[in-house]
Amino acid sequence: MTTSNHRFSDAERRGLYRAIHERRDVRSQFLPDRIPSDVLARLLEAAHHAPSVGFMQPWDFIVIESRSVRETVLAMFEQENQKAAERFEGERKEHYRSLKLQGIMESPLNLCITCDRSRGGPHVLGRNSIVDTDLFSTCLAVQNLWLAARVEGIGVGWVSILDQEQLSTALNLPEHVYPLAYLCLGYVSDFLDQPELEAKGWRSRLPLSELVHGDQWGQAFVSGL
Ligand SMILES: Cc1cc2c(cc1C)N(C[C@H](O)[C@H](O)[C@H](O)COP(=O)(O)O)c1[nH]c(=O)[nH]c(=O)c1N2
Repeated sequence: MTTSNHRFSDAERRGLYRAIHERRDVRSQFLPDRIPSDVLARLLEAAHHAPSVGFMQPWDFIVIESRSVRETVLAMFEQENQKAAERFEGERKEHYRSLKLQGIMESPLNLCITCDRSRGGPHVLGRNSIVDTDLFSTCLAVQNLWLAARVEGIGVGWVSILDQEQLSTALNLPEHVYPLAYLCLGYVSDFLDQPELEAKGWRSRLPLSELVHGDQWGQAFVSGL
């Protein structure tokens, strides 16, 4: 086995944190420009280098350009979004209705990242006790792609206001394949400085200090944060 202990330069380190802090969920700022295939390949490579339980690599990437498939998914979104709005009352309901929560048609490319729950056979190392670790692994692939897209100037929007079974049918997925993330991708005019839901007063970022908890020994460390 070979190893490497190359350190990251200060600029590289800053670049990584910048990508993390400036990544955004994008719904509105998409430009129509096509994503070149070599750029898309880099994004998919980044996703494919995510960690996965037992090195299962349960993901597949369904690249969707077809307008008719996207129209079908948009119609499914509209239906689910109506139902979602009904869960709120009064002003909150109106506020919810005013939010734009997808960019399915405006983005030039849609991508469904799926999780093949049968990959690697019935016994995957690390997955015996917590079966959903294949889904967790696939989420990490999504995040890798999301960060890589940010440094390429490409916005990504995750659309989860969809019925999973309808989505599987629209994409002809077999039973054992779960449509984990339906994503809209495209170059953008700009990235917002803060989450759109925060900018629009829906919800704010919680203070980190309220979320970090120490055990008997960790308390002193936590209070220094
Ligand atoms: C699993 C999952 C599912 C969804 C999302 C995210 C994740 C992780 N987000 C995006 C979400 O609203 C967004 O990440 C937060 O508001 C924080 O904003 P930034 O991502 O930092 O811009 C999202 N956004 C949206 O407009 N429609 C949606 O259906 C969803 N669904």
